[in-house]
Amino acid sequence: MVSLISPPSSSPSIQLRETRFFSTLFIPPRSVRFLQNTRNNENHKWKTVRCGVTSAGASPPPSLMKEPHKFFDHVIITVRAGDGGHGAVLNHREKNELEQGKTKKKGKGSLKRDFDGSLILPTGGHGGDVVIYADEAKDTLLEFHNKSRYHAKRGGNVGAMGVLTSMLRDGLVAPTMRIPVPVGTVVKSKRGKVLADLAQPGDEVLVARGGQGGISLLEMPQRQRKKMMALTTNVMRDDSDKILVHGQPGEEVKLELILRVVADVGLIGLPNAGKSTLLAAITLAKPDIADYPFTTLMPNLGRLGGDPSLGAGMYSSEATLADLPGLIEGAHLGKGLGRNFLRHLRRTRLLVHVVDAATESPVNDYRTVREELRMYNPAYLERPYVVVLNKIDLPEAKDRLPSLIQEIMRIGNRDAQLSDETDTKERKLEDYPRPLSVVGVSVLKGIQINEMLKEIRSALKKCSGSSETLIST
Ligand SMILES: Nc1nc2c(ncn2[C@@H]2O[C@H](COP(=O)(O)OP(=O)(O)OP(=O)(O)O)[C@@H](O)[C@H]2O)c(=O)[nH]1
Repeated sequence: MVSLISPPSSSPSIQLRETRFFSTLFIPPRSVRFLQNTRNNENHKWKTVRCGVTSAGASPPPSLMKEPHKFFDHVIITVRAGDGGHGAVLNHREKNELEQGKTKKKGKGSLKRDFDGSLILPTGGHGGDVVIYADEAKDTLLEFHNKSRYHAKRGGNVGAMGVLTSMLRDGLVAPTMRIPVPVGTVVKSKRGKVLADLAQPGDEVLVARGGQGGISLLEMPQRQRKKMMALTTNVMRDDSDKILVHGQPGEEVKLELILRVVADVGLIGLPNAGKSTLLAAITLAKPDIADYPFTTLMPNLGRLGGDPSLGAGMYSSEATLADLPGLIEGAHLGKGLGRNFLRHLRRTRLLVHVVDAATESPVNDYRTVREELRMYNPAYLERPYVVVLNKIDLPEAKDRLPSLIQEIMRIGNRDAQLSDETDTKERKLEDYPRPLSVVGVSVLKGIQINEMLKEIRSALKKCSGSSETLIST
């Protein structure tokens, strides 16, 4: 396999063309770094990389061009609950003891009996159930690409076959298999039915039930059998009237796990706009930052500290920020990082739209992303947002900052809400709300960071009650 990390500088340059990366479920994050998008052109071009293997250049496999990242926040797993343990076929030592049931005193050595005196025979242990639960310590579904089958333990069998004694115990019940997933994971059945939306830490769902343990039978001469059947109550039969000594099989199900990030603020913008740098500048998150698009493969999360001006109440203004991978034209159709990442916006209540103010046309870039949101789900354009014009340390950005702010403020409607009667297809960007504010910064050089934070915090305050989790995506 081609090595993609720290390639030796002396090695010959090649074009990345390892199809193996992409035909398996797990796509190593670094490999995708080399897919380069030309902004105003939907074609992708391949960046030449240096690495340790000599190989001829070739274009990337067509399958990769379509939807290369579709597995990163979406995975199919198979879980199987444990089978029930087996019961046993037992002999009875003293045949008369069976009949003495009602009269014999209960003591240490006596056999277990039901209230009517009938014998209770030991059963096999219940197979382990499978539960999926939301764990704060998890933040990706990547591990499920490496391991997609989970099997809970089977229940224990009733001791050895042999003589029925009071020492015989039920088989051990198998422990429940608990599978941790990131908070915000939606669990769906194979047919697409939502089984659970694990939105809070600790939320859980039972996805497969373990099999019931088998029962035990007493073996005895034909002449006594009738009597025994009358005396034992726990004889189970299946549909074909077979007595169930064997444990029942555990359920097996195929599940779809979909991760949606739970964040207050979603950072959006074209690739390379500086979203990851912004997140690193104002939170403790350490996202990958690099000078090529699609550095961000999984949404990075960062916690924005509370507003110090609120004094003791500052913690109430803490917020989680999600750095969502760069949007490109056609993202709503699955291009670039595509729809899978757009759906992470679902739970955010504020969007921070990051624009590289040093590109040829920042306003066009801004419109491209707004347009993508509109095509994906126009409801996102109604969501409150702040525009951050980044990279004002660069002269080309600094000089035109005032005119850029004006132009962006002109795109949009003053009224926050549009009437429902307007057909969403007919609405242009101009018909949707304007940003709450537009601020120029350099997140890399730390210019105007405090002003930006002030705007974000004040916007968060304004939309504190509007958790729009109901947008369907
Ligand atoms: N000059 C300058 N460069 C910046 C600034 N902010 C970010 N950059 C650079 O822009 C490049 C892209 O930054 P990222 O933060 O990775 O961009 P991104 O929007 O997260 O990119 P994706 O992950 O592809 O969506 C990096 O080389 C950064 O160092 C800034 O304020 N000024």
